[in-house]
Amino acid sequence: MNMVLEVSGLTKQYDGFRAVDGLTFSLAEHTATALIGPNGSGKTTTLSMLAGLLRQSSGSIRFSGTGKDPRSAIGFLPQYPNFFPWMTATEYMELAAGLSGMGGRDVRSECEKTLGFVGLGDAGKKRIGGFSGGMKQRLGLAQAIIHRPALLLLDEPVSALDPAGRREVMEMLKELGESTTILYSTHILNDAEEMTDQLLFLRGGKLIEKGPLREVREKHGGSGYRVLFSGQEAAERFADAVPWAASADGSAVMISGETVTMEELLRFASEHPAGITDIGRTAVRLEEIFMKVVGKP
Ligand SMILES: Nc1ncnc2c1ncn2[C@@H]1O[C@H](COP(=O)(O)OP(=O)(O)OP(=O)(O)O)[C@@H](O)[C@H]1O
Repeated sequence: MNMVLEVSGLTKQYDGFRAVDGLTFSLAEHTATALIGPNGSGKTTTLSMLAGLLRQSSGSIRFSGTGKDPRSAIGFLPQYPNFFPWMTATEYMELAAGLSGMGGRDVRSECEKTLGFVGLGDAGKKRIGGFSGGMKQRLGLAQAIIHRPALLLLDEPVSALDPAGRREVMEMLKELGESTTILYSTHILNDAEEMTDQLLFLRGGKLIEKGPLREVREKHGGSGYRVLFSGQEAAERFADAVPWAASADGSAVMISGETVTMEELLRFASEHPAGITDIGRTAVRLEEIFMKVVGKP
């Protein structure tokens, strides 16, 4: 697997305080990585160093396969992008294209195409001062991708959007992810669950957990099965009878997926069917893992 970015011992020290403390991780080509952590855990500081806006105190950042100037291969969406309210969206995009080193006759059509991609196709001639928060967020994404970067760094790309807008932008990011490597920070764990090849958990500037969602899940409770019953009594009877690790929770019984296959469970359930109304798979949610990993003192 080709690596686009390799970070080692990345640290940012302010007077007597480490905002980012010794991060080591890498990003493989065309993967999406979610940077997760509570407020103040160092997400923005990390992304700013990777984007070249902030100098690290120590540690190394190595881009590979991104051509001569790595910065021209990076697209960055800051948490709070700065816009000139008097500019139109197209003017702003042309400015962003110029700053990214793009030139030539194609720039205007690329700007229009990119505005269309982020859902601002009709807003090119409108002034940014009149844009809603969601429109600004989309424009911020558009300026980050105008030069078709190999690596896209996004600081909370969907936080200013309503649920419908969030869904749309997540779909856009998934599409971009087919040809781009993405590192994004988010507080919205459902989104991270939906689009992530790798999770990076930050707390107090330190990387306290990392890995593919499946591995992190297995480590923190894994997946299993949920059997629903018509009532609590039937659930408790079933939980007592099963030969595997199981716990009753109201009228549901949770069974660890590590000790039993679905086939074995179905066979057992067909022999003890009393009160069963549903059988399904269940996986520990990222939110629960977050509370477990990040919430620990
Ligand atoms: N210029 C600075 N000088 C001193 N401390 C700073 C500076 N910039 C950030 N910090 C501190 O570094 C820590 C990490 O901040 P950062 O903005 O990276 O966190 P974050 O995880 O992005 O938070 P949020 O989720 O609230 O955006 C915080 O405690 C913050 O107060």
